[in-house]
Amino acid sequence: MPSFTEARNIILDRVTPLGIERVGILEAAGRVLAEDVVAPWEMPLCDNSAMDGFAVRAADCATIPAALKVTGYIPAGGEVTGAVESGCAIRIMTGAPLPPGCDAVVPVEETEDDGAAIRVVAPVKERQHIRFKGEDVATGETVIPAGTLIQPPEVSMLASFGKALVPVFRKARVAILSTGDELVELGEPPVPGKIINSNTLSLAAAVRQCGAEPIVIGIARDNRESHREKLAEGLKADALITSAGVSAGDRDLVRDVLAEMGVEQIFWKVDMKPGGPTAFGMHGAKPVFSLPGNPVSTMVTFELFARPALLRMMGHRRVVRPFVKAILREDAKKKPGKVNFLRVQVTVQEGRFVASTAGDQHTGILRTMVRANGLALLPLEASIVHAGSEVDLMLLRDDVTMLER
Ligand SMILES: Nc1nc2c(c(=O)[nH]1)N[C@H]1C(S)=C(S)[C@@H](COP(=O)(O)OP(=O)(O)OC[C@H]3O[C@@H](n4cnc5c(N)ncnc54)[C@H](O)[C@@H]3O)O[C@H]1N2
Ligand code: MOO
Repeated sequence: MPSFTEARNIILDRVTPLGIERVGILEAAGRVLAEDVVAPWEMPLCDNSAMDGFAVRAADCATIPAALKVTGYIPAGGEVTGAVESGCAIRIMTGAPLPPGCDAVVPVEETEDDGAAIRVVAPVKERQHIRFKGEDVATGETVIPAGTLIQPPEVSMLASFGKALVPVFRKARVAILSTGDELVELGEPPVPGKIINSNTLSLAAAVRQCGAEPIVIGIARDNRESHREKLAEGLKADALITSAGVSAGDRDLVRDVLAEMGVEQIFWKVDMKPGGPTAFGMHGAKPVFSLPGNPVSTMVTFELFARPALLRMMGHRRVVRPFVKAILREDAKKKPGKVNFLRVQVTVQEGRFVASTAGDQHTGILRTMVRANGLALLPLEASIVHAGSEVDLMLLRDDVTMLER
């Protein structure tokens, strides 16, 4: 039986990025760039002013204060009409092209202005406050390498080079199928013995949260016919995630019917709790995740196994959440022989993560999952991890390190 890291590596070794598509620049934000972006021109395109002030010749300002005659004005977006002659200055705004003859810009705060003339009152160094042609980016330089996650700075760079359409890795289309005769859909009243199909929705939310596109297949009932029909539909997507029907019950048909449909089972059961009965298979190049049905186990196994794979399929390089060190606040007991993921509430205290149990750790307890924002790893052979011990912690929510105000 693989450990959870072995299981995750087995999965990651089998999935590869999907194809490439070109999308509008805003649509590209949050996606992964699929080709290097090379600068088609240099940036900036010409020498320009970094300050609102005056274009001068530094040599004219060797003695301070220096009186200079103002002979012109160049606003941002304006054109250069003449050169800076000796003993003169041209009023210039930030971003405006530099006139010939000028080798420094004096900020307006370092001058006294009496209309037609100015007095420069602070020392001037040659080249000061000038943004030089090509100093940021040279023509032909790779400004964003393939594999970069596109965020606002990349959007700015792409826009600066006129890239309205951006090559990105395709979004994974992820089929989600729940199984079980006990399920009713949201909107139908649950009666004793029935439960609302929440796994489809939590999985769809999780799929969407990692940037992929959920395709809801619905519910396969506990018979082979229904499984065949729904699984066939699910296998058309880039990846298939099923929930429930993978443990030892006499109606746990998922693995069996998947095998019948040509899905090669790569592993079944992982040395961990929750999520022990997880199965993983491949249908050609498509990954098939068969997650256990307990809503907590479904979410934890999505997080540990499906999310990294979907991220890799969408071209991400950073696909695995890291473990950080945390101090456990209370004793945590477990059965030796399995790694346990304890659902914890994480706080940051004096710069350190502190993990406190989020409540009853039975896998049927959904409330504990709702309260948790991290998973603390309790090692295989431990039967108790004492309060005050250091544990490996995986943060599950991006707002863990944000402060309330
Ligand atoms: N004899 C054994 N029994 C069980 C084992 C085992 O190893 N031997 N493993 C237990 C563990 S651990 C888990 S986890 C569950 C997983 O079982 P399945 O994946 O086969 O899931 P089900 O039994 O069908 O359902 C489990 C639980 O989850 C609820 N559920 C199912 N689907 C949904 C859904 N779409 N939305 C909300 N809740 C759902 C279902 O009603 C059950 O309560 O098996 C243990 N048993
Ligand atoms: O996946 Mo089962 O919940 O280990 O509890």
